[in-house]
Amino acid sequence: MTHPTKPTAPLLSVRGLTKDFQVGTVFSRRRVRAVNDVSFDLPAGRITALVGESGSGKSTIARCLARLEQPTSGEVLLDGEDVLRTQRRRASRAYRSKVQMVFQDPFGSLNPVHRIEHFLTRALVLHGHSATHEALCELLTTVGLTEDMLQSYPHELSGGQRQRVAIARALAVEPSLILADEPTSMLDVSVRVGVLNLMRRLRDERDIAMLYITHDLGSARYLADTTMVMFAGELVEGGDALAVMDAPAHPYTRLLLSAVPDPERAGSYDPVERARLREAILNPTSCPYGDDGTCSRTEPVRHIVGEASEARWGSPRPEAGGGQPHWVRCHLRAPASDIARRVLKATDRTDGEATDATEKAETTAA
Ligand SMILES: Nc1ncnc2c1ncn2[C@@H]1O[C@H](COP(=O)(O)OP(=O)(O)OP(=O)(O)O)[C@@H](O)[C@H]1O
Repeated sequence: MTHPTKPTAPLLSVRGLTKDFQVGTVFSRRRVRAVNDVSFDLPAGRITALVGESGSGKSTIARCLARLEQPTSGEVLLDGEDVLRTQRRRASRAYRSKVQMVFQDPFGSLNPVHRIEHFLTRALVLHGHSATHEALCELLTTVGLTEDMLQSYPHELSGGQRQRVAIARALAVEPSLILADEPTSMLDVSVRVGVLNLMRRLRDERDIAMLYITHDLGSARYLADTTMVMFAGELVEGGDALAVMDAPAHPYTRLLLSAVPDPERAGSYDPVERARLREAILNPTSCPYGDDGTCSRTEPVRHIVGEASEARWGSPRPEAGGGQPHWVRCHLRAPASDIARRVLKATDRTDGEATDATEKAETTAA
């Protein structure tokens, strides 16, 4: 595996993370591999997007890092310490005060019987900070809410405001890393950008690192410094967010991007090209990367396809250091799990329906 050439010091490193779930009854031996041998670094003060379709394993990674799930194997290194080994049963308070999670559903994550003041006070006190009125107000102001909301119940706030409260609660412990699992997917489009801008501001002003999990490629392009693409429990591509989105190197990334409507190119949705990409993913016959344009099935697993670029928001924040090089998993590595076939079959059906609809529309127009 090739590592970035110009890295910022990783705040958190993941090595060979694998997670199997038992499925069926308690006596069942059937297991599903949700995450398979995933490795990446999360640099301090940068936003890393983890994109992929539903079921690709994104939330499982976040839950493993938040220590809500116990990984089957692998290492999670925070400041160089493998916390899965040193804190086997549960995460220490020190770990939880550095790594916080914000969930997709802002309503579900706030107990409806408590006022906003309660959530913020509890987070401050649990992590050894004093919950003065000033501290509570500062938290609310940081996330763009007002002091009077301290006395509100969650149901009295909008979805966007509730998500800001969830972020304020995470901020109360002064974390170095926020794991944000689809934090805007349940919000109206009109308030999404406000939450994304808040995340960007927290990175810029407080140097907080974020793992931003989403299936919305547009928001990943808008927000992230670095993007990683996940397919069927494995990472297939990563690097500078703009490079990955503008020059995707893996057929799966291309397949994902080809489903994003492009208003500048009418008819850009091309089921034939998508079928070709699916075939290239499941039954690869060649890989265009490697030293001489060919490569073997063994090593390296990752090919570098682009130079490390300067951090996207680097000019006002030179201390953030350089970006990561753009890498792609060798095309000859077919995905390991059956989930891959299931996911691609689903996109196959969608393409069939899209083609039928287009043909119908064309016939009607004629
Ligand atoms: N507790 C569990 N028990 C059994 N299987 C699980 C469990 N949690 C997740 N899985 C399986 O693991 C795989 C990955 O799920 P995960 O929720 O991580 O995907 P995801 O990419 O986050 O999807 P989504 O965007 O829909 O949340 C799926 O096949 C899912 O069915």
